[in-house]
Amino acid sequence: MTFDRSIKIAPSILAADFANFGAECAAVEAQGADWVHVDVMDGHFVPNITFGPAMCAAIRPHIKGVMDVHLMISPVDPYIEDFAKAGADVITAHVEAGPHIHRTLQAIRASGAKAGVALNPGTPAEAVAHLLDLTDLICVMTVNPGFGGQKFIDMSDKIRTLRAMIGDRPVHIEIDGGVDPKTAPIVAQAGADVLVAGSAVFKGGSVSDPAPYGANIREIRAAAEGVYA
Ligand SMILES: O=C(CO)[C@@H](O)[C@H](O)COP(=O)(O)O
Repeated sequence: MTFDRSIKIAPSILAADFANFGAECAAVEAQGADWVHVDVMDGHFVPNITFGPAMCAAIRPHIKGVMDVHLMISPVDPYIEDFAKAGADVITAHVEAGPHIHRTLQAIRASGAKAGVALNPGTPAEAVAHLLDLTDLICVMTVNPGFGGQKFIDMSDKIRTLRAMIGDRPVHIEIDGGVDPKTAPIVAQAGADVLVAGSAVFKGGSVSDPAPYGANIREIRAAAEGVYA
């Protein structure tokens, strides 16, 4: 996985057909998705339960590109190896999920995956200031994690602060929650390069009629690229 700062659209399969994940991943990729975003929730760190490493391993053969695994779980460390073995290219843990985020990020890199750190809306940018050389991606949550389809919370100031803190380091800024053609320009202008979008990508389409996925992805990308800082 090579680093570049172009806009990348990462559909969240939380909004896909749960009975058809493999085909949904292949369909969004064929329709222009850059990454596939997988939301792992434990009913403890967040008030919802989704899926685990076995599901990630099952969909891996259906994804040609980057499988981006967002762990909304606590604890994280006991499960890192399982998600790496399942084929995750990026594993992101929340800074709020445990007391030893340095150890977590080191363990993710040691597993062979890229290491991401996520920030809830209530957590300031400064919480990751000491982690910039240990991380490959900072995920700025623009909803409180747990569910798709929530209203976007504007985190532009945080994104700008992070972009300045990151400087020339090869660190992605990913935005997650409420991204659509209206909000994509807000986060892109502030300096985000990876845009996770669930409902806004999957709306109107299905594996038997995937063209709307492509139209939705193109619309979000065009809105973001038009203003990308
Ligand atoms: O991690 C999360 C929610 O916790 C997100 O990945 C959502 O799944 C994004 O969904 P939309 O807000 O785009 O519908």
